[in-house]
Amino acid sequence: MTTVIEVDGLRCRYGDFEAVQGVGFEVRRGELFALLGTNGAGKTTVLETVEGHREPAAGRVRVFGTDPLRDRRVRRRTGIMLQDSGFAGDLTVLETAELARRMRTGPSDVDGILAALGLDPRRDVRVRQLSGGEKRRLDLALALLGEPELLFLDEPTVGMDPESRRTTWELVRGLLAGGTTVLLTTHYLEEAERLAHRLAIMHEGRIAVEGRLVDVLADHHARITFTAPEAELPPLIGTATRRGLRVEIRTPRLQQDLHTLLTWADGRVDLSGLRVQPASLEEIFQSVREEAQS
Ligand SMILES: Nc1ncnc2c1ncn2[C@@H]1O[C@H](COP(=O)(O)OP(=O)(O)OP(=O)(O)O)[C@@H](O)[C@H]1O
Repeated sequence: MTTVIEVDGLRCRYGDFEAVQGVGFEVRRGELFALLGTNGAGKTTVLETVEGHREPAAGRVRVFGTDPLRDRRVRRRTGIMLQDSGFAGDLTVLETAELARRMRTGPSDVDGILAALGLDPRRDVRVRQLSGGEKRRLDLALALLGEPELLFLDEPTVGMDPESRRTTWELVRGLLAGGTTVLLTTHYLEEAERLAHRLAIMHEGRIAVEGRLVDVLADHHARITFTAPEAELPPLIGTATRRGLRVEIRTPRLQQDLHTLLTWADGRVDLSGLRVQPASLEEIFQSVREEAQS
């Protein structure tokens, strides 16, 4: 599979402060890579460097096999969804899209893109009159002009209502199926869970967790909690801790331990308030934060 983005040993500085401290990852064609992390972790700095807007202090960045900072051809193959398109607010949606289209070299189906993002009924509305979510959809529409092979999405669904968010996710899935490569940053972990093939979680300039979404989830422990009177638990693969009547089991083998537990409890113990939580990005994210603090 073709590698579209290669980042190796990346370091970035703001004066004396090293904001990115040796980051490396690869993104292959047709893949969505989610760059997640705590506030100030360095995601935007990495993104801007991969976009070719920032010179690394050290390390190597290649996009389509070349240096995005020096090779302007990379820009033609790339769509960047900015936090704010920067166009004049008194232009209409259609005028803004037409203006942006003229700046792109690739083919652009303005009507199709506006329709796909539900902006068709708003095409004659001035940009400054759009809601926050509609502005975000316009930012995405502009990034899609020219049919880029690589798309940078920085917090794409901030301010969108749940319906628009789902529509946006569907659209991104369609792009991925068509071979577009996406580098996404988001604070919505659900967004990453739904879209990402692979991901990295950054904390304080470094990558704490990286891999395929399925592997990252599988590597982390699920949680079983319940309330039960004092009784010896059956032998489990996971680790059980008890606080009074409340028992928590963290396990890498959820199905097996749940089966053991239910068989053991059957007819003997009432496992009241039984809750089963498979590993989620939310939990993994939390554990990255806790490990860093401990
Ligand atoms: N222009 C700048 N000058 C000095 N420090 C900066 C500058 N821009 C960012 N930083 C610092 O670099 C670190 C990384 O910032 P960055 O914006 O890349 O993080 P982020 O992961 O995108 O954060 P967030 O999730 O909060 O947007 C932070 O500590 C930030 O304060």
